[in-house]
Amino acid sequence: MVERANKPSALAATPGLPPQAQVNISDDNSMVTAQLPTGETIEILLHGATILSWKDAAGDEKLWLSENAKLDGSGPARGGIPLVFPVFGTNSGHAVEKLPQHGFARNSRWEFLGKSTSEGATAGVKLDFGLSSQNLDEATRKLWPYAFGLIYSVTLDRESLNTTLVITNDGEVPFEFQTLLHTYFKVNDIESVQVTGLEDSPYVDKLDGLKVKNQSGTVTFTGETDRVYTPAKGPSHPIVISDGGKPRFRIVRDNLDDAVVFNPWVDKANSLADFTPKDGWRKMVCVEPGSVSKWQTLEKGDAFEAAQTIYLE
Ligand SMILES: O=P(O)(O)OC[C@H]1O[C@@H](O)[C@H](O)[C@@H](O)[C@@H]1O
Repeated sequence: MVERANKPSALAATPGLPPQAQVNISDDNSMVTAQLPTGETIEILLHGATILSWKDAAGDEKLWLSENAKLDGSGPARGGIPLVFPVFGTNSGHAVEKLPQHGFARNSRWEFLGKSTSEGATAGVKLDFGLSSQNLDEATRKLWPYAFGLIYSVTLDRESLNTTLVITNDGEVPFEFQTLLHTYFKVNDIESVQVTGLEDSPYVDKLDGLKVKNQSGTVTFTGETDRVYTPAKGPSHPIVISDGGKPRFRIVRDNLDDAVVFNPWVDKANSLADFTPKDGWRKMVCVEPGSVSKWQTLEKGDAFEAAQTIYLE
């Protein structure tokens, strides 16, 4: 056998693949999970494309999820990041009026469309999910008979989570919609939470006859809170959630003019059957980027794209 002078030193020396995120689909096909090489994880329920969990490399959970959240497709999950489309709340006298509260997107089975990963020290993962009018059951299609497509992309990296929604009008007639990313943040103690970035901004107080009020300083919590803010400084100005005096989350919006701030406090939490433990309101705050104070109109063939990025502080 002839020895080659410059044969490749050995296959064993072939550089291995750079570390990449691991993505798994649960055996029952209900959940997609991903883990970065650095340890951060995310879990997404295909029912609603609801992000249920987001943990940093130390395993510290960032999202609040009710202990008895419905995870079997029998209803929307209470907690995590449910996706609101095509109506926020309910709206009588509008084409969405027959739809359930917060629309059908959070209560429909989405398809997992695939993943893309970036490699190396800043390795991240993007997971894509889809829902279209064709995936809806007959009964829901009748309640809102428009042809639409939704692509929801969830990108996890070491320091942030981005959720981007692209909505297309695939039909022949225009439709109007509202949308919102109903993020439940996990906090240590709601009574020591402060939300900044909403100063000098108008808000609609859903607990006071929809009166329009003005936020003078930082938002703090001393009771049930349910407000639709339209932050004066626009979407790119961050909203920061601090807990016990320390900044925890910085939220930047893209093409989402509003931000709902919600905490159910004692009585409302008691009235919600899927909210446990009953004092769980102490451990959560919802800050929900959305486009809800106005209707967005989507003409035939048009697309609307919007996103939130949540940075860990
Ligand atoms: O109980 P649901 O349908 O998940 O809604 C929870 C809350 O969601 C918030 O976004 C609304 O502003 C509240 O009015 C509502 O109570």
